[in-house]
This record gives sequence, structure tokens and C-alpha cells, in this order.
Amino acid sequence: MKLEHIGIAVKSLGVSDELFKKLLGKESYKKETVEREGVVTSFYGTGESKIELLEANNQESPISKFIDKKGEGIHHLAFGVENILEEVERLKKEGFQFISEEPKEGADNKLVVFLHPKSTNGVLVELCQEKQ
Ligand SMILES: C[C@H](C(=O)O)C(=O)SCCNC(=O)CCNC(=O)[C@H](O)C(C)(C)COP(=O)(O)OP(=O)(O)OC[C@H]1O[C@@H](n2cnc3c(N)ncnc32)[C@H](O)[C@@H]1OP(=O)(O)O
Ligand SMILES: [Co+2]
Repeated sequence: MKLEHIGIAVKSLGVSDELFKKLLGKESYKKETVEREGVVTSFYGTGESKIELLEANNQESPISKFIDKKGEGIHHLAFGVENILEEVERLKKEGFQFISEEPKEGADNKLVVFLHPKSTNGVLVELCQEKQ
């Protein structure tokens, strides 16, 4: 598995894009809304992996709940896998729990699933596979 991206929950992409543009010395290469997840994302390439800024785009969004509870900050780690269905099966056999086992369309042309943080040491983990 390779670290595909680090998801960071932010209140406002307008503000955080300015900050990360200065911090990383580069522009975001993609902004994309993922309605189903209730997020607007903004991606920065950082070598082998990426930074994914996430702003909530509705009240029920996991990002608004997260920020209400924990404030802005690192939200999840996403790992890139070759075959997401095989990885789900492998990890289920290892006893990991999934929020939903069914891969869904994520951002940046991926299929994604999420493991439950309670079975991953309190870290929300996303698996993503390039969509063919
Ligand atoms: C599209 C794009 C992409 O890359 O493609 C994305 O990443 S979309 C990224 C946005 N989408 C997602 O995050 C989808 C997966 N997330 C979820 O389904 C949910 O956020 C969830 C199931 C992790 C938690 O939802 P919830 O309604 O249960 O919220 P709660 O606040 O009650 O959380 C239950 C327990 O999980 C903990 N918890 C919640 N969120 C996180 C998190 N991000 N990291 C670590 N722990 C977390 C809470 O502290 C709480 O622990 P305690 O009980 O100890 O207090
Ligand atoms: Co993500």
C-alpha cells in the first residue's frame, strides 16, 4: 500500500487554499465536489502522495461533524491499493471493520472505502483504487 493522500478538514477552502499555497509553494491542482460525501476537496501534489483539503458542503457532512467535535486538522489517511475488493476481503479476514464495504466513487478518479476508526487505532483510514 502507498500513502495516496492525507485528508485535512478545513472550515473554509478559501482561507486554507491561501495557506497551503504559501506553505507548499504551489497551487492546488484540482478542486472537486463529492456530493455523496458532503465535501468539496482541493488537492495538492506532494511528491508520491497528496494533500486533500476538505470543506463540508452541507450540515450533515462528516466534515462539519468532525470540525464541531475536534476542530480543523488531519481527518484521514488514504492508502492507494491495486485491487480494493481484494484488500477489503483481506482486511475483513484480519478483523478490521469497514464503515461500508462497498467501494464508492471518491474524488480524483478513485473508488474508495473507509475503515472504522475504532478498528484502526483511532485513525480514519480510506482505501482508494484508480478507476479504470
Ligand atoms: C471523497 C474524498 C476522497 O478522498 O475520495 C474523501 O476523503 S471524503 C471524506 C469524508 N467522508 C468520510 O469521512 C466518510 C467516512 N466517515 C464516516 O462515515 C464518519 O465520519 C465516521 C463513521 C468515521 C464517524 O461518524 P459518526 O457519525 O459516528 O461521528 P462520531 O463523531 O459519533 O464518531 C464516532 C467515533 O469515531 C470518531 N471519529 C469520527 N471521525 C473521526 C476521524 N476522522 N478520525 C478519527 N476518529 C474519528 C469519533 O471521535 C467518535 O469516537 P468516540 O466514540 O471515541 O468519541
Ligand atoms: Co480522502
